[in-house]
Order: sequence, then C-alpha cells, then structure tokens
Amino acid sequence: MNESAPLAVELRGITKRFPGVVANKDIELRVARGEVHAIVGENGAGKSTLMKTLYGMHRPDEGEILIDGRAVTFRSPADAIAAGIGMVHQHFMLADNFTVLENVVLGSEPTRGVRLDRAEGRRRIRDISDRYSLGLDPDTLVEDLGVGDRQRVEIAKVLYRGATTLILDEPTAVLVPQEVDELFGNLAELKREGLTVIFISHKLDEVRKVADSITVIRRGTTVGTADPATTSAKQLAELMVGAELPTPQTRTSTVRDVPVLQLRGVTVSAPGGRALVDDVSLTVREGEVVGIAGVEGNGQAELVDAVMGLRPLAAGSIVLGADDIATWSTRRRREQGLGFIPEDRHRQGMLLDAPLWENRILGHQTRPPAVKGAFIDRKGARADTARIMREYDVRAPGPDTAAVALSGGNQQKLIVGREMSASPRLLIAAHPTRGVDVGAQSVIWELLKDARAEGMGIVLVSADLDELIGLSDTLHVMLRGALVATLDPASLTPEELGSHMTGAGSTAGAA
Ligand SMILES: Nc1ncnc2c1ncn2[C@@H]1O[C@H](COP(=O)(O)OP(=O)(O)OP(=O)(O)O)[C@@H](O)[C@H]1O
Repeated sequence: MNESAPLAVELRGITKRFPGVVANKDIELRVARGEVHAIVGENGAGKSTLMKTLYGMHRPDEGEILIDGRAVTFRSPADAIAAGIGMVHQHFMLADNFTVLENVVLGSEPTRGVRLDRAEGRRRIRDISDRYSLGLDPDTLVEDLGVGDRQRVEIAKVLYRGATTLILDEPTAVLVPQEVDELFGNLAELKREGLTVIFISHKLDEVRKVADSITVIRRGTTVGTADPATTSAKQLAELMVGAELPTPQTRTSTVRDVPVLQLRGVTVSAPGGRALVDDVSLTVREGEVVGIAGVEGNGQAELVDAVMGLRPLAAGSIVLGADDIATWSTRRRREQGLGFIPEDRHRQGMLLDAPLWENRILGHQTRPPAVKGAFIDRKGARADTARIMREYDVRAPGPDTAAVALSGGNQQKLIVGREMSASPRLLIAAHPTRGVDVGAQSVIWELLKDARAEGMGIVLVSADLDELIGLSDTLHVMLRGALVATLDPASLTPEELGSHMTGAGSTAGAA
C-alpha cells in the first residue's frame, strides 16, 4: 500500500446500532486506490451493514467516512454515487425484456426525465465495455444473456454512472467456476485501470486468489487485516469464527434400496408452451442425496416448485412413498413428509416482518408446536423457536424478534432448523448454505449428513459445486430444463462439473 497517496476509502470508528443490536462497532477500514479489497466475516458479523453505510443506505451513528482523503456525509445512495461509489447487488436488478443499452442507461437516469439518447449511450457503453474488457453488446436483450454476462451488465451500469470504487456483494455466489474466473479477469482489468473494488465473500479460497488485502470482521467489529499471500484459508476461517474449515465430504454410502421419491416424465411449461422442465425422471432412495447441478435458470427452480406443488405439471408423475402426489396441495405434501428449504427465503421461506416464532410455524401450522388441540399454541411455538435458536445457533435477541432484523445467514439457519424439526421423509434443499458462513455451513452439512444416515432422502439443488460433489450420492446435471448427464461425484472435479453445466462437457466421465 502506498502510504503517501490518500486512501480511496477510509472508514474510521464506524458504529451503527439497530434496536437491540450493535451491527457495527468501531469499524476501521482502509482501502487503497486501485486495489481489490475483500471483506470477510461470519453471518451477522456486520458486512452488509457496513457496505450499506458506505453506499449511503444507512447513516452511521458514529464515525467518519473519508473518500480520497476527504470527509463526506451520505444522505442517500445518490450522494454515494456522486462521490464515485457504486454497488453491484447480489440479486441482479435488470429488466429481462430490455436491451443492455436500455438497462444501463435507464437504470442510471430514472428520475431525470431525459429522453434516452441511444447513439450516445451506445457509444459510451462500447467504450466502457472495451476499456474494461466486458464483452458487452449494447443491443443484446438481457433475457438472452447468461448469469456471468448479466453480472457484467450490472458492473457496466455502475461504471456508466462514473463509479471509481465498486462494491460487490457476494459476487461469485451465483457463478460456476468458469464464470468466476471470468469475473476475476474483469476485476483485474478494473484494477489495471485504477479502479478500486471492495467485495464481500464467504469463499475464502477465492478471496485469497483475487484480493490484494482482506479485512476480517467479527461480531460487528474489525478484528484485523490479512495479507492473502501469507494467510491460508484455514487461518482466515479461524480469524473469522475460531473454527476449523469444514468439508462437505460424505464417505460411506447410506443408500437403501427403498425409493422415497420418484419423478417420471415431469414437465412444466411456460405460459407460451415452452418446456421449463423437460421430461425429467429421477429416483431418490432412502439415505440418498441426489444432487442437481446446473447454471441458474435452467429449470432447477421450476422443478423444485413442481415437486412442492407450487407450479402445475404439464405432464408426468410425482410419487412420494406409494402415493402419486402430483395433484396434492403444498400443505398436504408437507404433511405427508416433504420438507422444503427454499431458494429464495425472502419470497418463499419467511415472513420478514413477522417474529421468529411465527416464522417457526410457517408451513407447519397444522401440527405441534404450532397448535395444541384446535388452538394456536403461541407459548409452545415460542419455546420451540428458542430451542431451534440454541441448537442451530441462530443469533438474534429472541423468538419475538422480527425476521427482517436477522442477517441472511441467521435467517437461513432458522429455516433449516424448522424444516429439520419436522423430520421429513424427503427434503428438498435448494441452496441450503447460500449466504451462510463457514461455521454455519459446516453445521448445515453435518445436519444433512446425519439426516441422510437416518434414512432421509434429499434432493440437493446448489450452485456450490464443492457442496454438490461432496454431499451427493448421485449427481444429475440440468440444462435447458432437461437432465443431460448423470455423474459419479466420487470421481468428479468442480471444473469437470462446470463444463457439463455449461453444455461444454464431453460424455466422458458420465456414469
Ligand atoms: N435493518 C435492520 N434492523 C435490525 N437489525 C439489523 C438490520 N440489519 C442488520 N441487522 C443486524 O445487524 C447485524 C449485522 O447484520 P449484517 O446483515 O450486516 O451481517 P452480515 O455480516 O452481512 O451477515 P451475512 O453474512 O449473514 O449476510 C445482525 O445482527 C443483524 O441481525
């Protein structure tokens, strides 16, 4: 770090309180111009809060923000943007049926009422794309782009607004290894052009590969900075949580030859008739984890919805135990032993404004601890929520805390605890460890392994390839709605799996 040049970003003594929680306490962050700086820390450590403060979404209660050596006060993201700070959110905010040009330009001029100057916009996007090797064509429709390109559109949007410091929130969570490499290439390019990148990540190997320096946050405060060249992933994990780095590996097979779930010819159609899920057949047996790999948007989410009864089938059957459940309601499916860890906990798994105890009984309203006789059992629900919070290490003040006040990882632990508590015969686990830290990840992996050993069948949909390879007994690859390969996880590398997912895989290695 060049000590004489002013820092691109410096946070001094930042404290941010929410009711009952000190999310950030005395945080110190020093980011040099032109570096890639990673922020790591366990769930609820305060990373998002800190980044939102830097992006003008929160006002700090105490502390100072300095940009290029000058103290600033941000009243809103508009102020942060004017100071050259841009944020690339984890969930893309693009309109599918618009072009790259329209998304980039309109996204940056929503309220000014200026007419879109297409020629000028096109020229500037081409410049940005060339300068930072983003490979974007302004006239492509966003719906025709893959996940990696969409992320580059988000980056272009931020650059178009003149950002010189980019904040990326868990940018690799949705990418396959090849795309991760491309993103890292893009980040290197930004750096070469003198831009500064701050990114949050739970993937410590990646952090070590791409970051110039690392700030570790623990329980709301900075515990130190680490040099990626000399700090191992294990040491980083220990700094973060004081725990050993977990592995998802399961060794001995626990598969019994008793089918729990059988899908035959399952087909789900889009309104226009196009197959989103195309003739999928698979079997999950007792004690078996069946993994489904695929780049996001290849029908995995729709398949999961179909099994849970959240989308109608165009054709096919779904047999749970001995019952064809294809026409059953979601509630009946759950009562008969289907458990569900949904992909999007904000849409499906939780009521954010409701207290944790209500979230504890969500989807399980018809049995204890939700009810006693004919009545809602608030006391029982609260007590059981407290149990889950203890056993699953959900960090929050108590069962009456609103779900919205929990960090993402702690929300996820509550959902996993709730679903496991119902002892389902078959669990659909969609991205069960997305956004959770290494400590919580290992807890969730252990829970899945224990449940498998006790005979639970599990369908695991995940974008984390190590998780898929490590936990699955059988692994299917889904591409454009169809299962295109069945692979043996015992002899598969993440790179091989990645090529199958993008359709580049050879049939060699298929089981
Ligand atoms: N709007 C809010 N209201 C109340 N509490 C909040 C709010 N936002 C965050 N918190 C609390 O602040 C703390 C830090 O949360 P934050 O989301 O910053 O953590 P994080 O490090 O980003 O976690 P994760 O890795 O799980 O996303 C947590 O205890 C969380 O419950």
